[in-house]
Amino acid sequence: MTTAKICGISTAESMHAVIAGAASHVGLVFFPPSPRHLSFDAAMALAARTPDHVRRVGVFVNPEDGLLEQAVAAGKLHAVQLHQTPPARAAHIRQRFARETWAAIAVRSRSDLDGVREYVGAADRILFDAKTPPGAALPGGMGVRFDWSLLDGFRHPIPWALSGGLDAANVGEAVRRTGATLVDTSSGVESAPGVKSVDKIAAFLQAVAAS
Ligand SMILES: O=C(O)c1ccccc1N[C@@H]1O[C@H](COP(=O)(O)O)[C@@H](O)[C@H]1O
Repeated sequence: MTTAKICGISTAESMHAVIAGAASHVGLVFFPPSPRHLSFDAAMALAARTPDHVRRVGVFVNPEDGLLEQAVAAGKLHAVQLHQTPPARAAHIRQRFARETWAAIAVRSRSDLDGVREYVGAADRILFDAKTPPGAALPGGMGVRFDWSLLDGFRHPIPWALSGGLDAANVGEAVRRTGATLVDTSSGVESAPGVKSVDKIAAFLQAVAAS
């Protein structure tokens, strides 16, 4: 069975769609350049609307401890998703905050997978995401997909999830092709950057359930 994380939720309406569609995880973004960035007050309000069986994942880009402290408390986070965060720093965060720790690996070529093993003991899960173009404002959340065949034959040393350009139309193929048991999407369920579509969230979650 494959489960899903819907990332970048910022309204009560889209949180409702996540819960109604039975997503396993919801992502709350704490990265000011992102159109999905949340204030601590907004995160607190959204967390209050979320049952604990939907795991709240905070999304960060090489965060400082101070940001993590406030975000973990405001969002009542169960997990932290770390982009562009070196293994030693991820290990520190995992130990200090005692939250399930996801390390995002940006993939464009097979050699990008070499870094995965460095996160053994430092992260609980690897999130394979597509590398965004050089100079891009964001390291994720841009609807960029990578060549899933790069994962063929890869021996995963820890649990993992798949993201990068997933939507209702391609997630079934992505699951069949990679064997992912957890998939993650953000821009694939939006009508514009940062604007979630409840219909697209429902369609994505239905496609995952059917996969
Ligand atoms: O969504 C964002 O704004 C974001 C900002 C900074 C780091 C990661 C971000 N999103 C993550 O990117 C992947 C893929 O997104 P997409 O489906 O291709 O749009 C997803 O895991 C988001 O959690």
